[in-house]
Amino acid sequence: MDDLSIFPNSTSINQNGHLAIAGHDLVDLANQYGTPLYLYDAATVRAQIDRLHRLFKRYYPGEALLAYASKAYLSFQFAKKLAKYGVGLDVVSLGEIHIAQTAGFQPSVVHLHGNNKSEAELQAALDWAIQAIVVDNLEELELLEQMASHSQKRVRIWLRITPDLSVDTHPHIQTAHLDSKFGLHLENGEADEALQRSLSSPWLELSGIHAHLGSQIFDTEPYRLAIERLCEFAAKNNYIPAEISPGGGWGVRYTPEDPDDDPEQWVRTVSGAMQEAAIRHDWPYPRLVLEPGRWLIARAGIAIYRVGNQKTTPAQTHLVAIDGGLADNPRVALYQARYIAKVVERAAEPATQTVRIVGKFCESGDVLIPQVNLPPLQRGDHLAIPASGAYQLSMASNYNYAARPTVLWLEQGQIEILQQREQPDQSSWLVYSEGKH
Ligand SMILES: Cc1ncc(COP(=O)(O)O)c(C=O)c1O
Ligand SMILES: N[C@@H](CCCC[NH3+])C(=O)O
Repeated sequence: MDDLSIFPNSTSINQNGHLAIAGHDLVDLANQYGTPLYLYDAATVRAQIDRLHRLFKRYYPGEALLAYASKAYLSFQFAKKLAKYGVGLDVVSLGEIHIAQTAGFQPSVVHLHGNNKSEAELQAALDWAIQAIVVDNLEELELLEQMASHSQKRVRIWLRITPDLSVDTHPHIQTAHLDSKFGLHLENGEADEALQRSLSSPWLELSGIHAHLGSQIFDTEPYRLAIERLCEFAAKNNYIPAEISPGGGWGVRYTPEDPDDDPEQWVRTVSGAMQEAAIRHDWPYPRLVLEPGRWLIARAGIAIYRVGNQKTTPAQTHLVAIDGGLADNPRVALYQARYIAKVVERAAEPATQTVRIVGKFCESGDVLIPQVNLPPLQRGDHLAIPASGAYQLSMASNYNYAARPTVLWLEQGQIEILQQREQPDQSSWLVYSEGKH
């Protein structure tokens, strides 16, 4: 598999041998905007959305909604674009609700998740009358019912059901197992209790049921099983769901060796399982809601770093230090995530040297790529890391007082700033500023 296949769609190598995206030379962008620098290719974002919309049309005869899991990456400018592309939004905090509201999303396509939503978050969702508040546990059901009654407003909810199955992914990003902190478990009867209580409450309108299995999943079988269990559970309780959501979680290739990430198998399986269940139980087709985060956005994003110091350790490892790392991308330390790199200035040059790419932060665990083959590098060269669009910026920190990086949106002939690099300010914290509204 060609390395460039995991880069954004509009990646090319220009006449200077430099990497370019949407026709923009990445050496020029790095020099102009500084590094670390994150870039999103507009064409890839649109193509990913379009691909899922077309797959829905092809495989699901009922209504379907694509709701982007905004935790993967969100900023005001980015949300404004998504709102125009006709996707819904899965939000999990007051901050994400606020961005959804101000960026132009209709409340009818926004749903709120979270295993411990605050009263303020529930109230904001109630007041805005969103598509659904996804009730995560029995205590929350009771709290929300009280709040709805107090506000004299009926509230639309889904129940988050934990189907008690394990999926093949990193343990930190599994969510549907018996010991999960998320959701109402099928195994111990709390899902049944929540469903019966929802149906009998004058303040709760149960419009759907949901499960989310985990993230970076390449196997369709758990999705088929989850839909089957959700539907059996509903039917057993004489409940006909108007909406069903098997969550997000479809995986992404971070290296050319990773499994095929074509979402066709995912959408085909989920749609097929849903149709079978609807026919078996004699239901109208529920509205199918998928919540991809990573798949929609990871490959559209690239991180660019500048090469600094190099050394060879007594253990004979050649280290190349870059000007970012753990603070803007904690995924390697958290999940042993694997990445590849390309030298921006010499993208087509053969890789003749095996090196370890390390970050600049005060942790030995700040290793971006433990082992990678690259052309010889010198101070001032730039590295491009593909598949950097999801869960990097959104999990970035200010560790060692690092400023979160500039983020650009690239169209052919046009550059927009999604987020400006943070600046230290006199109040001894960093000012977070987004691109101009
Ligand atoms: C409820 C829910 N939906 C959707 C997602 C998105 O997952 P992914 O980015 O793997 O598609 C998550 C995160 O795992 C989630 O918790
Ligand atoms: N942050 C994780 C994904 C978590 C998904 C959110 N529930 C990652 O980068 O892989």
